[in-house]
Amino acid sequence: MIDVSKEFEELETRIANHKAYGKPYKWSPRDFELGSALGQGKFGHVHAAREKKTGLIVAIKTLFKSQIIHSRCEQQVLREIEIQSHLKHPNILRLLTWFHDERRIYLVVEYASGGELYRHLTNAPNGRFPEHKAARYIYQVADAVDYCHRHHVIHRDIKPENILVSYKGDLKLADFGWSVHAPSEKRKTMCGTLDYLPPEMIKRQVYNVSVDHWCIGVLLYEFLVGKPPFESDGQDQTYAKILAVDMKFPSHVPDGARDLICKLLRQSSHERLSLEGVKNHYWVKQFQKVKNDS
Ligand SMILES: Nc1ncnc2c1ncn2[C@@H]1O[C@H](COP(=O)(O)OP(=O)(O)OP(=O)(O)O)[C@@H](O)[C@H]1O
Repeated sequence: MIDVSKEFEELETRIANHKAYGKPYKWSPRDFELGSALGQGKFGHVHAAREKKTGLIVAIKTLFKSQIIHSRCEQQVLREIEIQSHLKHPNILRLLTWFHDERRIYLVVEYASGGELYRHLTNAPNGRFPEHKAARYIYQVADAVDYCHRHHVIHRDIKPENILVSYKGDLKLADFGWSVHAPSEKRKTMCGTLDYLPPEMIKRQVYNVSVDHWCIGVLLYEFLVGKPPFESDGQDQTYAKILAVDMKFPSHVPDGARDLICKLLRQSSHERLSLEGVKNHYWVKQFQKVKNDS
């Protein structure tokens, strides 16, 4: 039997002493009425819940300490909590608070009633978004990631599965499990999803914030085509395509979107369009006044 309490003591002290948390929390599961299950996470489950005093509907992600320790993911979970607690942006899923008991950690997060963006994409006609929706979504992702970068955070795992949708139809960037604080140093860890891996990560070279710019290019392609640009039958083929930036556009992809994707999917990371450039790109801008539900 693993002694979970000791290993977590240090992590908990570090989180609790973090200036982001001001005073110690008194929250407990008793403060919430648990509602329906929303999904299954790596280390536990996610439920809708209602905070009893305010009536606020939230999502509670329960993580089992034993599972985290068993997978040796203590640092990853700690980092996810620490990073997400600092990020306050309309298109980033807010971590409202957290608490723990002997066996579990509870993350109280903003409720995104629209669920996963991935499901929206697969349910969309032909499995792809219309232009105006793709443009509005990519603006929101670029704005959220720009905010992260300004706060020295690289997300490193941007993909439709890690983006949720609010009741208003706005995107909420989630899952900071792979994200890192990136002060000025460059990094070398290989992570992220195969289809979204940028060339420098495959080559195991040092990389920087522009890995996220690459992923936004892949994401926009997937929004408009219904599958990522370098998808292949095997891993080696996918790698080869990524390294050669070998992609083809179906005829329905508009010129403006092609231009934007090509400016993001550049081999050389320093040539990739800035996120300000994404938000101000003429193809994105022309759709900015289109309503959420259209
Ligand atoms: N705030 C939320 N609002 C609504 N649904 C949510 C929320 N958070 C999570 N979910 C649902 O629960 C599922 C699992 O949550 P989440 O992805 O955060 O877990 P995870 O441990 O990061 O799992 P994985 O890394 O395998 O995706 C999500 O796919 C989503 O459907």
